Amino acid sequence: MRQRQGRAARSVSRRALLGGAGAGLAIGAVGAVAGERALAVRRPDGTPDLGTAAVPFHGPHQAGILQPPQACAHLAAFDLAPAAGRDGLRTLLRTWSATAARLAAGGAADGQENQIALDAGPCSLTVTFGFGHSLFDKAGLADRRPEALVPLPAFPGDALDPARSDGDLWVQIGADDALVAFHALRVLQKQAAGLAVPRWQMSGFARTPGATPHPMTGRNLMGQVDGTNNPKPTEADFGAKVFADGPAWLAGGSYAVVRRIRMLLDDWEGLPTDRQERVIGRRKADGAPLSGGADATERTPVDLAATHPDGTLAVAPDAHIRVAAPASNGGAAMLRRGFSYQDGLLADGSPDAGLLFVAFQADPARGFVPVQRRLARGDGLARFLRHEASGLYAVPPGAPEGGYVGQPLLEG
Ligand SMILES: C=CC1=C(C)c2cc3[nH]c(cc4nc(cc5[nH]c(cc1n2)c(C)c5CCC(=O)O)C(CCC(=O)O)=C4C)c(C)c3C=C
Ligand SMILES: [Fe+2]
Repeated sequence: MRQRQGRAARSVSRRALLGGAGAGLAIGAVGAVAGERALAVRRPDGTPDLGTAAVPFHGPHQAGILQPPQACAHLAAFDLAPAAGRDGLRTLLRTWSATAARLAAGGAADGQENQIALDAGPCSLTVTFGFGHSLFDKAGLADRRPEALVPLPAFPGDALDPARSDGDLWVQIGADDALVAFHALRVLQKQAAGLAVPRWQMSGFARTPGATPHPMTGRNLMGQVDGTNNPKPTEADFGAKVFADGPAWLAGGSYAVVRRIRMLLDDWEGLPTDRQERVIGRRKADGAPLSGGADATERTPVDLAATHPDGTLAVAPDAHIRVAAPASNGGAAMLRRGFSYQDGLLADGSPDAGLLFVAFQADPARGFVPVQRRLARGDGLARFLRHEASGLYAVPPGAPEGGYVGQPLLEG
């Protein structure tokens, strides 16, 4: 653990306090499906030691964008308290950033420590902060609001709940342990007292590292392999698609679109597998594109022009991957990093479950907005979905050591 985490060694580690730091551990990768993955230490019996895996809070980009989605997540929005103003916002972001950095390195929280995660390491904890359109007026920063941070337009079929949408501040917490994730949420909530009030909160989950025989793209609650055709950090235009280049305080940051999308699972599961596959344009078993034939794999490039012998398109005209593809949307692209959710049953007995869709992009007008416009009109998947909540947030770049997220905005 200390070998990998210089910072953890300098801060107070919960593990170190318990005398449990990892003697006799070997270092290995826990998978690299979608970009950076924190190195995880393996125990002598070969099982991954998820607890010690750590993602540094400080860096050019905020943590929680490039890393694969963790097993447990909380998304939360806060509204600035009426009297907080710019000074209160600065205090809050400084406190939140210091806490996120300490927790991400395996340390204890200052002040509000509640021992919820006492026995655990950082478990790849990431905390990501974003700023909503409404924040800038309340903090006296309207003249510094980015032009691209305009509220999302209404899309056909939207059934949005304002109480679970928008918000001045957005926080995304992810960790490979449920107690570690909740600990971070609880501490940040307590630290907001007097400065910001909770507006909404949602919890999600993704595959636990090590659950599959080898690292694989995750599945969503419809059972589909989801995330295959995300932009890859190794691609030359990745940064241009995902990271904003201005205004100066936001350079290296991004825009996060958050949508709570309920899945009509009873209807979906009533559809035979071959029709489900037609709706997406990929095989359910392995995520291979329907344009690739029997030998195709998940990684086979999609050929939107491919036809069956009878001349019909192999990827149907209304298939999700055709309608959402950059080629169908003037190159519009985004990095999807969502989490599944389930909140029990609705009054009619159907599952309140679906996708907490999170997508990072350089500019929502060249990412989510054109794609969702097209999906809302012509996506075969749309009749199985309900968009119930929505938010758009400017996600500042990462903070350097000793700095805090948003500092260039507040002090620049
Ligand atoms: C506006 C953007 C998108 C929304 C909203 C969205 C919702 C949504 N998607 C799935 C399942 C899958 N999506 C897949 C691919 C895919 N989806 C989008 C965009 C939105 N999806 C894009 C840009 C792409 C990539 C298209 C391409 O270039 O090929 C896939 C296929 C696998 C993959 O590439 O990830 C699945 C499966 C659900 C269930 C859903 C709402 C609940
Ligand atoms: Fe999709």
